[in-house]
Amino acid sequence: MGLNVKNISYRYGKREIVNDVSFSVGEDEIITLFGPSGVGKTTILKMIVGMLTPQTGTIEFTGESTPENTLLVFQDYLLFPHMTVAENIAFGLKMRHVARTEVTQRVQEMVAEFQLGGLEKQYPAQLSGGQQQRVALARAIILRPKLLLLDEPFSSLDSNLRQQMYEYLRRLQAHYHFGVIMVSHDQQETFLLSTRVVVLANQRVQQVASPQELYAHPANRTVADFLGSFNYLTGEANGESFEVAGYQLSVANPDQLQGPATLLVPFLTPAALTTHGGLRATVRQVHWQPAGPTVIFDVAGQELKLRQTSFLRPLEVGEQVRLTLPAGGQLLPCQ
Ligand SMILES: Nc1ncnc2c1ncn2[C@@H]1O[C@H](COP(=O)(O)OP(=O)(O)OP(=O)(O)O)[C@@H](O)[C@H]1O
Repeated sequence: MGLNVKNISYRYGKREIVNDVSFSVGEDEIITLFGPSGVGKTTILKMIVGMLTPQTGTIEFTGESTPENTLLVFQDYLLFPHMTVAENIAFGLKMRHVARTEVTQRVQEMVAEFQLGGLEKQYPAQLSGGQQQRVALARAIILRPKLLLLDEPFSSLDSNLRQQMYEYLRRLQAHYHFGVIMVSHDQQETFLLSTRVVVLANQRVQQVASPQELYAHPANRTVADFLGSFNYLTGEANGESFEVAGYQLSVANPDQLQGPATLLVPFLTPAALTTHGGLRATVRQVHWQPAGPTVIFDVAGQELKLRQTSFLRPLEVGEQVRLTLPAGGQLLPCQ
């Protein structure tokens, strides 16, 4: 079951919005289309459900997935205001002329699954945002989709309710087996839920990778910038060796860069203090946080921000220290 999107493009009038986008979705995957506002994420979903036709490229449903069992749930739920919770959930089945006894039984299953017991006769306006969101998902899941498309489904919910919805989504997927394509511009949500992420920027797919791969090896500066979790230290590359401010460390250099290059140093890098050698740095700012301080260092005029580091002692502003950074960081071309 799944979907292959190959080289699709879309233009609104003369404005090119989606350009040569390809990705696939496999069984039980959660694929997130992740990118800044206006990059065409919703447009891609609309092409998949057939609301828009790509001007180039193909969208191929595979295995058990078909256009009929592919459902799009919009951000703003679109519940029918004049129907009760039970009627909203039953609506799709009724449209498909499913027998009344089966409708009743499947609605009950959904009410139990989404913990909506007692709310069956309420109207959408009488529900909280989280409850409305559950009804919207129940209304989709009752149709037993093989592909569920979710357009920023949780963006209007607060953090606790979001966590609850993530659990629902995972549980439902394990129970009913469907692929998910989700649109998000929330990095935490994307990393938490996705099996793979399609990073979109500048009308193009910049990278398709698991959250771990994305974080460990962002394909380019655009992806790294968008993840927003890295320092960029400029120095000199020589094979798998990199030198910055007189400090040498071994790095990953997939593009075999030579000379000026940028080392990606994640904010969460486990740097350590050392008394000999190391990277000379001056402490510029210290921000206390429950999980550990964020320290901003100056490294030969370059800023280095390290978060939740387990330095063995508190650092003082103005202090000069020597840091060791783990080997294997990734190099990117200088900008
Ligand atoms: N019907 C339309 N006619 C003309 N332009 C449109 C139309 N629909 C969307 N657009 C434009 O296409 C671009 C992409 O829109 P789309 O909704 O796909 O982006 P998105 O990545 O989902 O953004 P967001 O995260 O803000 O929802 C936007 O600049 C939008 O203004």
